[in-house]
Amino acid sequence: MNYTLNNLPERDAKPRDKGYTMAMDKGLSIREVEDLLEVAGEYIDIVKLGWSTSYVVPNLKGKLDAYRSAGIPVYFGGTLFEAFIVRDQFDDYRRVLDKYEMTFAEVSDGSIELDHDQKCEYIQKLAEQVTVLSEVGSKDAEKIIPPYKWIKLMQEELDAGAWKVIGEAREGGNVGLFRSTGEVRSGLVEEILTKIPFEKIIWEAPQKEQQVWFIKLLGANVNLGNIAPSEVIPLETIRLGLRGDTFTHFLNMEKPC
Ligand SMILES: O=C(O)[C@H](CS(=O)(=O)O)OP(=O)(O)O
Repeated sequence: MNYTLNNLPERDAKPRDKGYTMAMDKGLSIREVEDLLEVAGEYIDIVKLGWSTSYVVPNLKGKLDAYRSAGIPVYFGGTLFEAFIVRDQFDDYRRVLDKYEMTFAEVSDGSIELDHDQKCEYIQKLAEQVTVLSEVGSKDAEKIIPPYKWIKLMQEELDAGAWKVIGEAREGGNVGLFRSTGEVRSGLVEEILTKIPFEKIIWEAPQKEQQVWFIKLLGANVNLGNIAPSEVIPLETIRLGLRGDTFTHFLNMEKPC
């Protein structure tokens, strides 16, 4: 930090187990990655190469090396896992993870129908190879999953070996955890939290209002994902109560008139 400010909310330091900022890279160039790391590397815990962009981007290895040199782990989007599964290429997917020396992988079923026992089996198998993040929720806005089922799915995936579970929202933040308007399904989130420890969940929350909502509910050390690279520093200030949105929340006082 550049100077001292007293009475900031407690913020766990990296490497941390909660308070994760998962940034989504959807095709940055290596030069852009280097610039991002220079300004915001300190605040990024993990990077997702969104959906199947890793199939298309040039010099994937160089990009992974850039993140690794900053000590930031990277994983491929869940859609890529699904693209392999739907083509019956699970072993090929495992080989890709090996080839690129991936240490994390996402298992999701947001775009495909996958029997849940089968999904848990994939989690179990991949957990022997890498640290698994599993994602719960559909990318289909019409598919509303009731809270009890979110809890059941999340718990079973953690039991199968997922390190953390991700709550689906997509890049837009308008499905899964959120209504099509971007409004949080607050009842759903609160019900999930009655059963699943908050540090085990990464909430995809790409919109500022969504990040603010989670930070007000769960504090500075809530795990948030699908953060656009340009929003990593703004998010850190919101976590610290240094932007208007959470300023009084953390000071526990009214705004001076
Ligand atoms: O579901 C996600 O968070 C992302 C981004 S989007 O849904 O394609 O907008 O997909 P993922 O495959 O998990 O990276």
